Amino acid sequence: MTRLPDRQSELRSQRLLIHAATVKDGQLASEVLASGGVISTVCNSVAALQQALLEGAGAVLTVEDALEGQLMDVLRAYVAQEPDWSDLPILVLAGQGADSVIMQRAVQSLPNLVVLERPVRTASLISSVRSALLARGRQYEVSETQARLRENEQRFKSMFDNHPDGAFIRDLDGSFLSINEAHEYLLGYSLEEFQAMSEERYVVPEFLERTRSAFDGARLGNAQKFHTRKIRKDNTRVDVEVVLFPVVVDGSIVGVHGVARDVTQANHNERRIRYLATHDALTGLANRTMLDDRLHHALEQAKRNDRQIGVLFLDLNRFKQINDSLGHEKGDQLLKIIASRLLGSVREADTVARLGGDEFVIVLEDLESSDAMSAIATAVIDTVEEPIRLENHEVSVSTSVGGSVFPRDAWDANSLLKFADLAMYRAKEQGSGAFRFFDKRMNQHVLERLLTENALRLALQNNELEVYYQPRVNVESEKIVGLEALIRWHHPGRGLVLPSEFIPLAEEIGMITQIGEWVLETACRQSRIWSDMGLPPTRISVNISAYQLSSPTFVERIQRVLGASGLNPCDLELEITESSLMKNLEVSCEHLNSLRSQGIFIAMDDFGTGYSSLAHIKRLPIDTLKIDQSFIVNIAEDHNDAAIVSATIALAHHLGLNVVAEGVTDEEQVAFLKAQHCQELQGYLFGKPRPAAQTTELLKSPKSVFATAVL
Ligand SMILES: Nc1nc2c(ncn2[C@@H]2O[C@@H]3COP(=O)(O)O[C@H]4[C@@H](O)[C@H](n5cnc6c(=O)[nH]c(N)nc65)O[C@@H]4COP(=O)(O)O[C@H]3[C@H]2O)c(=O)[nH]1
Repeated sequence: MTRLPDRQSELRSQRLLIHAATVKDGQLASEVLASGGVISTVCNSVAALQQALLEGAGAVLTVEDALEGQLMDVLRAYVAQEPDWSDLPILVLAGQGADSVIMQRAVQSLPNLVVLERPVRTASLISSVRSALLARGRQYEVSETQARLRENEQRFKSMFDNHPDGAFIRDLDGSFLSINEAHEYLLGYSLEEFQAMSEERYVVPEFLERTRSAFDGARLGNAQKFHTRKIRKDNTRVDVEVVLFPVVVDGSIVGVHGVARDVTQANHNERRIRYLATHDALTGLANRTMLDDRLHHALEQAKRNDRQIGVLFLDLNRFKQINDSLGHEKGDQLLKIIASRLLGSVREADTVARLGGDEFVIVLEDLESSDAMSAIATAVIDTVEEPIRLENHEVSVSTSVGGSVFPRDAWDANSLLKFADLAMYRAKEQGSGAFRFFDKRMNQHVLERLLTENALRLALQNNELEVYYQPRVNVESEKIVGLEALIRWHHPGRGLVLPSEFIPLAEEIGMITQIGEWVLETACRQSRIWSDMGLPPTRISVNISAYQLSSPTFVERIQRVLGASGLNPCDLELEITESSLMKNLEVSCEHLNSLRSQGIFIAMDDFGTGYSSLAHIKRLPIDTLKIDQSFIVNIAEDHNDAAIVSATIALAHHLGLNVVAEGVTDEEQVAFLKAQHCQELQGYLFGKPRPAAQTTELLKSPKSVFATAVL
């Protein structure tokens, strides 16, 4: 690159260097020239001149007759050193030697050599020196401008060539004048190929018009930035962001400069992000965000066009078990299959969304009628229930579906979803495979539940709970041998509330452990009071829910309560339902075995209503089997029930278990059960559940409960 003269050398370029054969000649020449305003430096030796030249000179004046030897070498070497230095004016103030051969040779080898033959008039000398300095100054400016231009050109070229994006220059007709390497790489075409083809070849047709109008805009002086899609030489597509701006020379637009950046990956990433923000990553269905969006949009349209919208809410029954037993991978596979089946059972305009887990929502746009919605719900239930193959396993799941309709049920998206969800829960109560439309009473039900929930949270601290006791009698001795503790709630507004109305809720809201423990404490304390009163010994039975049973601290809690009451472990019986026991069989058995080993009795409650595997019974840690009242109620008329009861009693005896028949209400039942050698009976015939004080009276009474019952 050309070395640019700096400001210092620029100033020095105005300097005249004088070299003379004698100091006196030099001095004299300098003074003469100074009188004409020419600044000069006198060099008294060739070496001094050589040094001064390197520092920059506008011209050299030598006062020499003969320009030869060392001086000539120095001057020749100097002018040959840099292109710019070749035009250094050298003036020779010569005497007789002006016409000498030596001087002529010098003139030939130094093109800018001017010989002034003495005597020279002062004015003429000054004028010659000045014009030499002036010429040199002009020369200097020109070369400097050229150097700057060259540098700018190189800067531009360097930027153009090295730009990481594809850069190009086109003339006003659109012909390519230049492209950089990145552009060649971007589309695969060389400059010559570009010059030989039309835009249609390398711009995707849908983007042609936009590309052309952007070029026209830039040609008119307006910079453009736009996205387009181009066709590579290998026919693949590339998304590019193009910036176009006019090339302006001397105030006129002479072409268009462009930079094209590959944004294919960035576009792909953006699309992916947008997709993930609105779709469920596992199934590809709409996610909650998209569902909300679609539902809002559908509602707006339906309101404008006076149309109906249906919302179906569903989840999968048994999904959790499959997920737990076969693993998450298979669970995911199953969800994907269900998702595609759901998509297959609705129209394209409808939306199927997964809300997470196994919950799905379907929005049916332009719903014709409720009947149409029922038909779709039924189709959904059927398609979900079809067997599913997961590698080596064939599984089946079922679903319950709830539905709400705009405008009948609600006008906003949230309520429609909430109501469909609510309806789904009610459908579940009907069993799997059911569909229910939302109706307003469901809302009432939810409200009531909420009120009950709040009230239940306060019931314990407000002393609204009470334990009632129901006698259990021995068939042989006709005596009360046990009492079942049954909870009651004295609701401030609703009066006496039965456990079936609040125990499931207490389980749901996590209050059952607290309530269950309170019942256990109260019953144990009460039993101890009766025993201290000297009343006949009775075993107290307390119901234990599945949640209590599976708690890791269950055994400790029972021991703590028992210890605090001072009750003998063999005076306590815990009643567990079949289904509670089966929920977490391993842990439950472990807990019950531990309690049994300490003398506590275990009864299986409601036997016959759950899993009812008689074969199973022998492996369970129980002492007593309580036959559910639903079998007892028709025992006299229903041969089936009678057969089941006799078989159960026989088997229980065979296994050494005590048997209690629940819900005994009449003598016929007593006679039958007696004949089957059922040891214990419980039912309204012998006494309804009653408060502790009344139970005390019953225990004190010398009369047989049988006698009372028969009366
Ligand atoms: N129709 C009729 N019914 C009879 C007859 N004899 C007894 N019953 C009723 O049958 C239920 C027997 O209790 P369960 O099977 O353990 O069934 C209980 C038990 O599962 C649960 N429960 C009651 N108290 C508690 C408790 O403290 N904790 C837990 N976890 N559950 C409880 O609530 C269920 C219902 O309790 P209750 O309403 O007191 O209902 C009691 C009792 O009043 C009869 O001859 N005819």
